[in-house]
Amino acid sequence: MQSDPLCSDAVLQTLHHLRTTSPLVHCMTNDVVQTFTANVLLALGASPAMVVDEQEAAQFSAIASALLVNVGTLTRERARAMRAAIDSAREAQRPWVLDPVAVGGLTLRSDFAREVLALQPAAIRGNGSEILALAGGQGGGRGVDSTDSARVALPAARHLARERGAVVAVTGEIDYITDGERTLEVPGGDIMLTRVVGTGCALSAVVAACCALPGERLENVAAGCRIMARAGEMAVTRSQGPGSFVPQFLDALWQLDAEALV
Ligand SMILES: Nc1ncnc2c1ncn2[C@@H]1O[C@H](COP(=O)(O)OP(=O)(O)O)[C@@H](O)[C@H]1O
Ligand SMILES: Cc1ncsc1CCOP(=O)(O)O
Ligand SMILES: [Mg+2]
Repeated sequence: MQSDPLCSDAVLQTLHHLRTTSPLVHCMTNDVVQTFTANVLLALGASPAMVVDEQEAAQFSAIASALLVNVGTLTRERARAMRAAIDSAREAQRPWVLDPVAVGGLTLRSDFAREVLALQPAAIRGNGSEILALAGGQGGGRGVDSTDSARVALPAARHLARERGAVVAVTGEIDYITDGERTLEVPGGDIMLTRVVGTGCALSAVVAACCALPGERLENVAAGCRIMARAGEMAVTRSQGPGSFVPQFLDALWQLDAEALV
């Protein structure tokens, strides 16, 4: 299956747009990754806001630049608030992004994620097992972690993208970003990105920010993936393990420039 490399000019342009337009990202995300997600967005120049009450979420998603819906610690009450936020974002023509954390075996989140798929997400970002399961296939997964490579899940990602009119980013050792017709390939990153919690969730928030930027959505989302991967590569050379990786990762996002990205 044909996939193309992403050009570094596109990455630099996306980074520039993140820093200059500072998209306001309404994050409805899980309990584990709230602060890390906010800090990743801030380090890239975007503005996070976590608004969770049903009524407030509907108000806020209409004025935010983009909405993130992450089902990592879904409850019935949160599902109601997320539905209200999605409806309101769509009415206001704001893009929204789905992160189907651990979709597959667990009923509430799997049913919810499949239900909201009908509500035209601008993008979906998940690991291989999550994308396979969301597309109706045999995504095993081990809790929030993938047991399937992104490459194996690429046909499912392309199917999902075509069926839903969304950009789908399936991540892993190599990230693949597809609109169902074209697929961009983002190699790099580091295994350490999987040894601290929340890098996938934070990437989904970055994808939401990228969906609010001018330019092509496919390139913008792929650039968001490359930005995270490159920061991971930089951070691992400056750290001794997971504990020191996290602050180095945030610093690397902040410091990314043309020299680091070309
Ligand atoms: N084996 C790997 N080597 C390098 N980077 C990886 C690897 N696995 C995941 N990543 C990176 O880690 C980040 C989180 O992706 P992933 O682990 O797929 O999501 P999740 O945390 O939702 O399971 C992405 O930037 C991805 O490119
Ligand atoms: C550990 C955990 N449990 C529920 S959500 C969550 C965070 C998952 O983060 P990520 O998908 O970025 O690895
Ligand atoms: Mg995840």
